[in-house]
Amino acid sequence: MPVRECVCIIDPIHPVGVERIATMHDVIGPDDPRVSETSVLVIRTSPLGPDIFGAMHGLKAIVKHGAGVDNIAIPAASAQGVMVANTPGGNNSTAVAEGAVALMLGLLRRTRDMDALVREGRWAERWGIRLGDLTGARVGLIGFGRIAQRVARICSGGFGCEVLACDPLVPAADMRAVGVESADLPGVLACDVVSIHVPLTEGTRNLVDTVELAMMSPHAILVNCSRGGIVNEAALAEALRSGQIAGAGIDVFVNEPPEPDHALFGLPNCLLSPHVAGVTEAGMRDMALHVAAVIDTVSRGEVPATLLNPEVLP
Ligand SMILES: O=C(O)C(=O)COP(=O)(O)O
Repeated sequence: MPVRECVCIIDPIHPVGVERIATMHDVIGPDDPRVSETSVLVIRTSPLGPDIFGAMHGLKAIVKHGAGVDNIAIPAASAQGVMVANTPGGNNSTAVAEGAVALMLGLLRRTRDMDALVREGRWAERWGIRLGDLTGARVGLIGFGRIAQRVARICSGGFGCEVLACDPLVPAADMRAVGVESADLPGVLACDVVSIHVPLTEGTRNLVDTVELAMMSPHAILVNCSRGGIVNEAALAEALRSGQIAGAGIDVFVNEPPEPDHALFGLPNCLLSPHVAGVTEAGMRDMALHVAAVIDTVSRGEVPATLLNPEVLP
């Protein structure tokens, strides 16, 4: 028999998911006086530290809307017997992959600059411009999970790109089977377009730093729709300033929102977005409905398929 859960939704999710959850459960916000009764917590990218468990004694599960769980103190959750599950599949990965390709195209086509030429009456300047091509470019993927695989399909199928990827967790044969060449990190960094698709862990923090940026070509662009901490932002700003690389498309930052005097803000060869790669209509609906499905699983006393801390199981 499913149990009626008290579901606290910390960050806003698509109404379709809220409605679905509310058919079975009590839905509250973080400021609700019943917050101590929370049995399931829904979170997006807000930080969730260990102090939460003191305030929520009956907590059974934390459901992450999206894939990355670097904002959640998972060891502390496990110590309290609290399950942590995410919603990585479906249209979340599709939306993030599209977001990465949008930044690639936005940089290569200099979308922001071209818009300014029209609005500012600088039409004649167009003759002096050569925009870049994604068609035929070599695309290097750091990480080869669901999102990177989708980027690979779009780039190879749609743009005829040669795609290379590095991921210690994916055998070269699996990459070859989908037409992607397995490479090491320097091999990927030598591509024309480099896109990052790994989770933020202690092993990936500052994975792309001064040394790695120096392995990129002056005509190359870097796209990051994964997590801010994977790229050293000061090193990236310097690489963009010095012409070590041609451009960067950045959706994620070490601190979100980034501080108002952030080193990347003054750089024209940098295209920025506010952690919205996954925030499309389909992506948001899908993640919200997946959140609702995970909550139903928990309420039936079952184990969610996307459980991330199986050590909590009896
Ligand atoms: O999928 C991820 O890891 C995300 O970053 C999703 O974040 P969001 O739920 O869109 O705030």
